[in-house]
Amino acid sequence: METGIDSDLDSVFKLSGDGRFTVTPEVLDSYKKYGYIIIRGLLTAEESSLVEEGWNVDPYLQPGKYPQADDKGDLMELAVWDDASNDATGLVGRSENLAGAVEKLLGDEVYHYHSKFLCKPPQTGGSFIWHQDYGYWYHNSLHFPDDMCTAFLAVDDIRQDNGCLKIIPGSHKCGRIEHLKYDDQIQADLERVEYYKEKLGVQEVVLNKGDVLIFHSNILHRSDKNDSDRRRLVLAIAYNTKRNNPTKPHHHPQYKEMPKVTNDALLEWGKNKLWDSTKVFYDPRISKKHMDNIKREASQVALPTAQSFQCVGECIVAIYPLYRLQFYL
Ligand SMILES: O=C(O)CCC(=O)C(=O)O
Ligand SMILES: [Fe+2]
Repeated sequence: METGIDSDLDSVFKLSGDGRFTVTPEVLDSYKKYGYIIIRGLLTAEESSLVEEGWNVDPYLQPGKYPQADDKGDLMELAVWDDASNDATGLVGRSENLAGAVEKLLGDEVYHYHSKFLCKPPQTGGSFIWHQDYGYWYHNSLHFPDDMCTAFLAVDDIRQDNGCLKIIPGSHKCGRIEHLKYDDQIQADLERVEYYKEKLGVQEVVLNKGDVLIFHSNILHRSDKNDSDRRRLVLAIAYNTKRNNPTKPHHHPQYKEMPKVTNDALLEWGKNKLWDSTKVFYDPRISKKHMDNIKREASQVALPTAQSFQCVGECIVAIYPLYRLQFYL
């Protein structure tokens, strides 16, 4: 193909001449067959740089960053938040090109389940073990894996040596695979993974800055450590459909309308760069406790409304700075 980097990828598409992305029957068939699509050049270099500023300079995001070690102790840096914001990181996920495409692929109105930045610093950025995102989301009272996907947006060029994603195309057709504990890590049943690797093959998803991979929640994936001198930064936006609203509240949001914006909204925003202060970040070390509380409450009382759930979110934000102090000092 013209970029010269996707020789063994099957499901690669690009924008049309007018800068729009259309989910044609061919795109939809490809997503259903392989469980993923790649859109090359979803964002221009200028637009990608605005998203990158979300990681580098958004003042509200900086305190939301937390480290995560893999099994060898190699560290990644993450930030995870709930609502699709009114700034660079949110506008890309709400754009007609991306959110509009996801709606067509999933076949219903979609909302923002959560977003995260995944930064693998040079040399130190750690690995991810084989998993399906739905392997975890299943436990969040979500019932229809076909209604969920992740848009994995390359904010840096991503190659094999800086920890590109590896996927097993077609593995979304295997259903939810049991996730088991191996040496303190929860990962997809490795005996099955070996079989699927043999049967379906593994593809390395090499992306240029501004490309996006959209993959089904049951696609098996992993990634290696960053062995290069270049950072690997990704914005991963998780979507869920309105009709698949979780049946119990948990540490990610229930359905909430996600207004779409035109594709030029990101560049428009770039003229003033007003960062959105309303994003609710969390640290999994808190969320686990939070999740336990929510579960306990949910078993005793009726489902809280979206509004009361938001209150819980605000409490977390309130205690968050204290918690970090305790952790890092
Ligand atoms: O960033 C990566 O390489 C994988 C991240 C991932 O799979 C996840 O966060 O669920
Ligand atoms: Fe994942």
